[in-house]
Amino acid sequence: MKKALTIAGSDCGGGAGIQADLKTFQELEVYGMSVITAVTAQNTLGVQGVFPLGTEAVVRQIDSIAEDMGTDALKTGMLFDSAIIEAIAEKIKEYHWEKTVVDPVMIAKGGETLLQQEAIHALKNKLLPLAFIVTPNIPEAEELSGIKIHHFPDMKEAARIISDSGVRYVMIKGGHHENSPVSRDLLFDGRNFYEYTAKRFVTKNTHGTGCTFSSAITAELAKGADVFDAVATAKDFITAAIEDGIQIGNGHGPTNHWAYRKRSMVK
Ligand SMILES: Nc1ncnc2c1ncn2[C@@H]1O[C@H](COP(=O)(O)OP(=O)(O)OP(=O)(O)O)[C@@H](O)[C@H]1O
Ligand SMILES: Cc1ncc(CO)c(N)n1
Repeated sequence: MKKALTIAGSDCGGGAGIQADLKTFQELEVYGMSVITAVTAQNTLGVQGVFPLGTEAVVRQIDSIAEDMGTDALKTGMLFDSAIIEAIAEKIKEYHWEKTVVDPVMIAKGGETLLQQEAIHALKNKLLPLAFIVTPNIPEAEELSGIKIHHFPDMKEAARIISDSGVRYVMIKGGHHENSPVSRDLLFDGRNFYEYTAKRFVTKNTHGTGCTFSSAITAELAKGADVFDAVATAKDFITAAIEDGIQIGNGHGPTNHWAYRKRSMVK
């Protein structure tokens, strides 16, 4: 069985972070492993507390996995600060991990900080050069590129700039374009652009969409898919999960990780 690792924050509410990643790995039939960078107290209404674990805890978890089990692909999510990012970058180099998906989580939907401002430099300069693919949403792409994204052509310009950091593929997610009838994502391979478009659903149950999408890419890469097939499957997975989103809690409910497999069983 192929293995996938997530290095991210815990969401006790189960919709985002480590919990979303492990659910996605399971649904896509890879063995899931996790390295926790921070524990968050969180629910569908927002983030009530952030408790980082510190670099030693992160490094020791990575070593435990690498020295025994290894992994076929990995993703990073919430990393909290530059010390944690630098420690992870060193480990990715030490273990020659090539299939690294970086989801550059910065701010939660409710506006709470999940990455310190001081860490953005390390993210760009230490982690992105080691990454296979980076998956920013529009505000994250603005932060990483330094330009404002108003329209689709701006996404292309931002992707070009982010690509200069050395990452192989840049995938900018269009989920934050709320007035559009479609959710249109853009992949850039350093030369050409590829669009992944699906119906946009009007729903408030979108907690953890980014985590779920990037962990689906990771699972597919672990199984040996190329980047284009991995992104296409991840897009189908997240679209189904949003369409069947779950009304749990009083705020932004989670997506439904079971929706994709349920549909393929019905077919
Ligand atoms: N309402 C929606 N309907 C359909 N697809 C959506 C919707 N919202 C987001 N998506 C898709 O979900 C995926 C994740 O995108 P999004 O921009 O929401 O990520 P994110 O902002 O990083 O998520 P998070 O809030 O979890 O950090 C993308 O493929 C995007 O196009
Ligand atoms: C732990 C964690 N990671 C990522 C996100 C972004 O959705 C979140 N809300 N919480």
